[in-house]
Amino acid sequence: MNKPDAIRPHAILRASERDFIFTAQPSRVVFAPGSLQRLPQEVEALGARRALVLCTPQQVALAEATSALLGSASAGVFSGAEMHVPIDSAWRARRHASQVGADCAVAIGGGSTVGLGKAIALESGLPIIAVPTTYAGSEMTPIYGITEVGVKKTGRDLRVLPRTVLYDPELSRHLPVGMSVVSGINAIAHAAEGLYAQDGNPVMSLMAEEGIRALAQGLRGIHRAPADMAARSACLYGAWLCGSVLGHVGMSLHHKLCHTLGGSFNLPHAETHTVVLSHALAYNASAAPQAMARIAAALGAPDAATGVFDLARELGAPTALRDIGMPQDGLPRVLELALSNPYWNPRPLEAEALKELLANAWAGVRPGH
Ligand SMILES: NC(=O)c1ccc[n+]([C@@H]2O[C@H](COP(=O)([O-])OP(=O)(O)OC[C@H]3O[C@@H](n4cnc5c(N)ncnc54)[C@H](O)[C@@H]3O)[C@@H](O)[C@H]2O)c1
Ligand SMILES: O=C(O)CCC(=O)CC(=O)O
Repeated sequence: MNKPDAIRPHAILRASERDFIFTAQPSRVVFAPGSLQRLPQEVEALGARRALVLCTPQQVALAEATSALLGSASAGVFSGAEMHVPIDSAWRARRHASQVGADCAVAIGGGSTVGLGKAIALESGLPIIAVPTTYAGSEMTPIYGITEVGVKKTGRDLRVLPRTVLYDPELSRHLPVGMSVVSGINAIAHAAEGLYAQDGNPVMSLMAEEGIRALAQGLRGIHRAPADMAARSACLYGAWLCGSVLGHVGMSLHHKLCHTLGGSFNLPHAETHTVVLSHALAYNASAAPQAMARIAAALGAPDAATGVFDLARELGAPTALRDIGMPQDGLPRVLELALSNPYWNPRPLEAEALKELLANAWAGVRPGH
């Protein structure tokens, strides 16, 4: 995942913070309340004639309304999006898209729906328009994840990068506070790891810091008043920034642990990120002190790891893997998988220290205690 490849030839060891190679990725972003109404023009602008609308079973009403908005340019609704994109859901969606003659996919929903669109695009090259309704940030990345026989595989491919993203803050107005908080912390994790990425650069670091700041403030605002549209807008803005960071630079230990926990134990994605992030930051703190200082400053906290833990606790989010369905006897398997095919990490992976990290995350221990 973190090896140099055709898309990311810029994974270099940097002699100084200021040395970098940056390849910007092409995507069009429309950010405004009510921007969903622009969808027919955006489909047309891609030269598409039959757009298949993707969603989860929980968001069929929104997808049907979106399909109606498209009128004769709609190829109907496919409502089979699932978390972690199980391979058979990808097969079903690919078959359906081909049967209805879709030449474009509109993914309206959270990261799972965008992920299903990516699984279709990976095989067919179908262009995706993403309309995010959570703060996960997947819409800005060329990263896909597909889960097969209990293992989540991730990869980067420009074919899966959504061509157009419509950020409409109105669509997250009713996203429950709990889901808002954990998906926002999932996005914060992208930025946090971007700040110590091997192939990071000064522009991505600015975006990462601003993204964390916008999300920390926005999430506190939503927690106080769930219909505060300024706070919703700040979170979506943060999601855009943090998703862009993830899309352009590499991931490390934190994302690897979350992909292992999600793919092999079917843990809820955003909640898993929320629990693990403070522990991954504590693990990496000594190896990336400048990144930690920037994360802490953006959170308005004295320390990055405890700052994330305290933010989650303040906002009522889970802080222990045992509370989100992780069996204690599965921890050795997580360790084995995380060590077997690791992502690059600023601190070398040490089995004993990682075992302790997982034990602390499972029990919900505040880092440093
Ligand atoms: N590839 C990437 O770059 C990337 C980045 C982040 C996340 N992801 C993927 O995204 C998935 C998690 O995404 P997520 O956290 O957005 O959750 P999700 O997409 O699984 O959504 C969770 C639930 O919330 C519902 N929902 C979404 N928006 C809603 C709204 N506004 N109001 C009410 N309900 C709403 C969904 O229908 C679903 O039932 C994971 O599968 C993860 O792997 C991928
Ligand atoms: O499941 C995927 O699509 C990969 C997820 C990813 O790389 C970012 C994340 O863990 O939030």
